[in-house]
Amino acid sequence: MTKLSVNINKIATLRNSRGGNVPDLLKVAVDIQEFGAEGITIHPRPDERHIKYQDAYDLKPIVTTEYNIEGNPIADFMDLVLAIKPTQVTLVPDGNDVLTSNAGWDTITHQSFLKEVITDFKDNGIRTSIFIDTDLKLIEGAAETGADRIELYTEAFASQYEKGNTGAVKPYTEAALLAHDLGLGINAGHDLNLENIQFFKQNIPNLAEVSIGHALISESLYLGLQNVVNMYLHRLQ
Ligand SMILES: CC(=O)[C@@H](O)[C@H](O)COP(=O)(O)O
Ligand SMILES: NCC(=O)COP(=O)(O)O
Repeated sequence: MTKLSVNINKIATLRNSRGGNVPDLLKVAVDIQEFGAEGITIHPRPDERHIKYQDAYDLKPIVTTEYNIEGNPIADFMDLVLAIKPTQVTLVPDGNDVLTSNAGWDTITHQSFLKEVITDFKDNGIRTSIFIDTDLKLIEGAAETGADRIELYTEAFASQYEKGNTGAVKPYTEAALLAHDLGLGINAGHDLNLENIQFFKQNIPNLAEVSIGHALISESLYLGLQNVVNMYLHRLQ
């Protein structure tokens, strides 16, 4: 079964644009879970452009499904996650100035750092996931770090699929097969949407979770949030 974790960053983007509390991030998170989503994902960035660090604390008591916090493990992020103890932390090698996440980890160059950080989170009962590309050497490196899971960075698949190149899923299938053989759980995310999700799911064995935000929130503007969540759940069956 593949769980749907809805990334609510863009709800916070809309809320912040007027400085008040509309839309109410916490209410949206409650509703998304009531609509059937199996998780809530946030990505508090150092500039707090959308999710603020306080949001991460405020969400903890109301996320009754799986709570996934994504980010670069800088000191402030480490402190935040260790204080909140979400279900899962997803490590993303983002620079402070990126428009959005644009790369996976080099799990070979940064192996000792990742091992240290992952040990810290695991010692605190937090499931760990590493945002990663499909390079098989990097998948092997991820297994060496002691991470529980990988999150396949799906931007390359999504952009090629949109151009009709269905073969772009092949590296992801191969990466998932290797990851499973190495004992890694398999998550995926970034630019997944209603058009590509079913094909992706059908080609990724043992896909445990997808985290989807930008497209899902945008699609909801036309189709309604409850309807879109259920469309994703249906396509993930
Ligand atoms: C790691 C990942 O793919 C998501 O967290 C994505 O980066 C969302 O971040 P933004 O909503 O800031 O684009
Ligand atoms: N980890 C991916 C995520 O949380 C959402 O990415 P996107 O759907 O906003 O591109």
